[in-house]
Amino acid sequence: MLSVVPTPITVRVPAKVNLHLSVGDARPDGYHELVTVFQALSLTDEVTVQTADEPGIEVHGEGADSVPTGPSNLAWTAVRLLAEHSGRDPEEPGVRLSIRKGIPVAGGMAGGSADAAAALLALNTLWRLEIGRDELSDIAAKIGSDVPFSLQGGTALGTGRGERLVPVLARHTFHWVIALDRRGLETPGVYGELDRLRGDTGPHGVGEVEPLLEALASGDPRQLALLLGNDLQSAAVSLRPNLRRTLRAGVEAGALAGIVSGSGPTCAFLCTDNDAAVRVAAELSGAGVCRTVRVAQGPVPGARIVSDERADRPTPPQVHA
Ligand SMILES: C[C@@](CO)(OP(=O)(O)O)[C@H](O)COP(=O)(O)OP(=O)(O)OC[C@H]1O[C@@H](n2ccc(N)nc2=O)[C@H](O)[C@@H]1O
Ligand SMILES: Nc1ncnc2c1ncn2[C@@H]1O[C@H](COP(=O)(O)OP(=O)(O)O)[C@@H](O)[C@H]1O
Repeated sequence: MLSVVPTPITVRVPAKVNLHLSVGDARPDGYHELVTVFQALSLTDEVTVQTADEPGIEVHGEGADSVPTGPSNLAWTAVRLLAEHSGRDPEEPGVRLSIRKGIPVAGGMAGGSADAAAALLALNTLWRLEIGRDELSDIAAKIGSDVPFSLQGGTALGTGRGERLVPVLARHTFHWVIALDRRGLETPGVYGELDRLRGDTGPHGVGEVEPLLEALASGDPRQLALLLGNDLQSAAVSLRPNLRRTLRAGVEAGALAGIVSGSGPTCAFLCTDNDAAVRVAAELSGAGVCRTVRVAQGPVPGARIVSDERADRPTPPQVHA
């Protein structure tokens, strides 16, 4: 009898920026209680899954050298969890993954989480599991706090450790310039630095989220710019003091506001429109304060199946500093 090998499945998945990140106390499980607003941006990774006798992962694109290809790759955690969930042998899942990175590695833009979300969605299709979005999101949360948002995309309010999501209305498209630093920062270290900086004084930070939600609904980037806030920014800047210069340079170049993305070190600058973003990107890259600059828009959809063809993929706009 002839056995049919399923067609490879490719999923495109976005980066995120936290427009608001309010960090509460550390919980007994080591995680911090968050109130955050995520926005998915048009910097994307692509993950292709295919049936194979030899399991494994290959990683291509910028920063690929610093991404693990073994079991510590978050996309592989997704493979193992979904195999277990569907009664397969997690040690012999019979799949190969190919990851094409467009999201900066260890940049505070949830690149690893994005690949895990993409792997979940792709395998759900490859293995014909027909698991619904809600159940897939529960599995995603077991991999990491940011993984459910990578599945969902758009703009969303996150609570708990960031995994409990409610979609948020964001009118119009916002235009961003993304400044990548020369080296990444590890998330646990940045949370640890925030705890250290806070000492005994406890949480006090970016405040209430409601005004930002109103600005998103109004679609006015000037209003939104005034309300961007990230409690992890002081910790990221403390670990990487050069970020202060990057943040200043973006605003001097004409951005409405700049913010460290999540745990950093990537900085995200909100601009009035696309033309302004292109001008800010060019000026910022000339200022020599970062490794690379990109232009991005948000919100964009979460993980979605594109096709099995990789040809003719547009490259994201890039300006090298
Ligand atoms: C800071 C944020 C903001 O969105 O993103 P990144 O900047 O990493 O992209 C997230 O909270 C990162 O989420 P994620 O990267 O999925 O973290 P996880 O794998 O769940 O946790 C990694 C580690 O980060 C710390 N952590 C994470 C989430 C949270 N609410 N409190 C924490 O203290 C813990 O030390 C934990 O062990
Ligand atoms: N698929 C993946 N892509 C990128 N990094 C990954 C991946 N899987 C595991 N990692 C590890 O996770 C760390 C954090 O990477 P990433 O998710 O890109 O950043 P962040 O947590 O700052 O958003 C990296 O240092 C890398 O070693």
